[in-house]
Amino acid sequence: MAAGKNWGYRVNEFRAREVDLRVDRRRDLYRFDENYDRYHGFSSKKEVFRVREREIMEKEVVIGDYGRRDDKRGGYCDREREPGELSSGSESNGVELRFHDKEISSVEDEVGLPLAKRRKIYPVVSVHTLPIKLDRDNFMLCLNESALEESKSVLTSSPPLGQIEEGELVSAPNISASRWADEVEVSRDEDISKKKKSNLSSNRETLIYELPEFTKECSEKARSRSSDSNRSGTSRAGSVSECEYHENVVEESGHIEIDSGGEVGSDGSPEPVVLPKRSSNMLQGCRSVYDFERLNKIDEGTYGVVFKAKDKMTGEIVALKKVKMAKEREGFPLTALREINILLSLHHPSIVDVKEVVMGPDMDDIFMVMEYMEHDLKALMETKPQPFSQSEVKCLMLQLLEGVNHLHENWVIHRDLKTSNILLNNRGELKICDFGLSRQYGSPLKPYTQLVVTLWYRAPELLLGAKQYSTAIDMWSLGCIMAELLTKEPLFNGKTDVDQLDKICRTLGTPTEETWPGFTKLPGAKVKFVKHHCDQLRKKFRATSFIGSPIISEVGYDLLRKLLNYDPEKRITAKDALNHEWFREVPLPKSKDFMPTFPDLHAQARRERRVMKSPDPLEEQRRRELQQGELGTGGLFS
Ligand SMILES: Nc1ncnc2c1ncn2[C@@H]1O[C@H](COP(=O)(O)OP(=O)(O)OP(=O)(O)O)[C@@H](O)[C@H]1O
Repeated sequence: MAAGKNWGYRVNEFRAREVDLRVDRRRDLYRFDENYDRYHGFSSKKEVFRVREREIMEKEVVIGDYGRRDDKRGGYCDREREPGELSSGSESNGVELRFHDKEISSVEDEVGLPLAKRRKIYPVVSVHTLPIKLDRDNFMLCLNESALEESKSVLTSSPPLGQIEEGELVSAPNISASRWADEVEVSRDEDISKKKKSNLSSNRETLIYELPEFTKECSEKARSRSSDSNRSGTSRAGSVSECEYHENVVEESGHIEIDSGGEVGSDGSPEPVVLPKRSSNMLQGCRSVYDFERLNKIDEGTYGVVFKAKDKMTGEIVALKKVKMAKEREGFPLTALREINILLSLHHPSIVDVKEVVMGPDMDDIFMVMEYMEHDLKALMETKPQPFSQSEVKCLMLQLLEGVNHLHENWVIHRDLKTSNILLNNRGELKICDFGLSRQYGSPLKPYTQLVVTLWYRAPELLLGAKQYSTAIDMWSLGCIMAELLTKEPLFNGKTDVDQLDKICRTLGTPTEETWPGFTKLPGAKVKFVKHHCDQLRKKFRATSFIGSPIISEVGYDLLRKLLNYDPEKRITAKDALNHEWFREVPLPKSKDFMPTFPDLHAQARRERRVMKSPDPLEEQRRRELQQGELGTGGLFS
């Protein structure tokens, strides 16, 4: 099937209902001009919003049958659409970030289970200017034609990679469904899922959401639908029983069972999987950014502005990252989609928690709500008079390695690890943020862009134009970060790609075929390098120092050298690094509880405070990447 125009949904792919975050609802909601007269007299815009929202909600619970649009706002195309299938984008412009709610047919599907009982809930972020669809197998979003190439790679996350037909949904392991499952939750729900398993076909699996509040919403909708059906005189049994079913499930278990389709367990039976609890918030609909009180701007990065804010409902302090849309001619930014997808799917103490996505007044005002962290390591090191001690560095490195290990075990490469993307709170907890460049990878490796990782932390294989790279690029960045934590100075602070390579070679010696087999075949290696034979790294970190230079033991130096191994094949993995002797050697890693605390300097944006601004040639390069697609330009030296 041709990509782009007709998305190749599989038969039965979206046969049930989904939950949408509907931004076009908001568009409707914010049409002030048309509605001005009606709402004249309200004391504030907010009040108008509330009334309009209620009206629209009421309108939306009346949802039409498959293949037909329920009301005049949208208009499905003529062909029969599978339930849950998203618009190809021809009907309207702008972003549609939706939890949409369609009826469940009362017909039975191929496994003989009434569809009304085959609950499928998944958040959808769709863009009308881009054909976009949800791969519910993967809890992932796919983009338009150009992005399709990328989404194939993004989605084909586990080896072996199969052939992907254009327009076909890629059958890849579910981020949330396989390696990402929370085992405790799974075992807790084992009984329930066993009961349900018997009803499901072998190629289906069961997802379980913890979702009590949704049930309330659902039963309200059920009531609303049932009154609607009374009005229309037609039975909407499906939708009502759908909600009743939920209530039953929740009564039984406190959980809602969701059929996601896709992976099967090793024994051929469906695997029960738990999505992170925060996903449940998504199902309640998208909150407004006005539910938060803006405190101050923290930083403005390449892709978004980050604010400190207070949740008016709970009083919780959060970070709101505004997704930058302005430069996106094609719709919802790919980087933001990746970041939202990956962060919502990952759950680890060393990875920043995205709680929900909220909307601003305009369609392109989208914010990620994250747990608030008082510091990033870059800003902290710039205000701190002394470098971190060895035991503090060990504490930080252990947490960092645990986070990176979790990413790599789940087939995600971060691709932009640097001190400003590592957050620290006053409880000594470290968290990795900024997943805008991260991606899922597969094996065998496919050609990816080299235009990743901020220059100072960029691995030599990227600098030399390698088109295939792996998790080892993150490990190189960790080597640079470890050195920086010990010295408070960036290890290789090049100004250009060539300068960066030169700085690396001067410190580590120029690589050779012996130290890095295959190095001479890389596109960038055709350039003549000055030969530096001597490894100067040790001199920067003395074993014993009377002259104030940072101290690192032989064992610590061994870890650093292994992280900075030229050969990506031999570079140490996160898992091995976690088991490195350095963490067992005295001084032992400091406990998080004993990590020093620092004043929160957020009154002034972090970036403004920064003394050493890392040159970010990537901003320009990233823009080029977005325009040119994933294959990039073929190397730095081409
Ligand atoms: N959850 C958070 N809590 C507190 N501060 C945060 C949080 N997330 C991000 N920040 C701050 O905002 C800065 C920029 O965030 P982030 O790196 O996610 O944005 P970006 O636009 O992708 O930036 P970059 O230009 O570095 O790629 C971070 O360096 C950090 O100082």
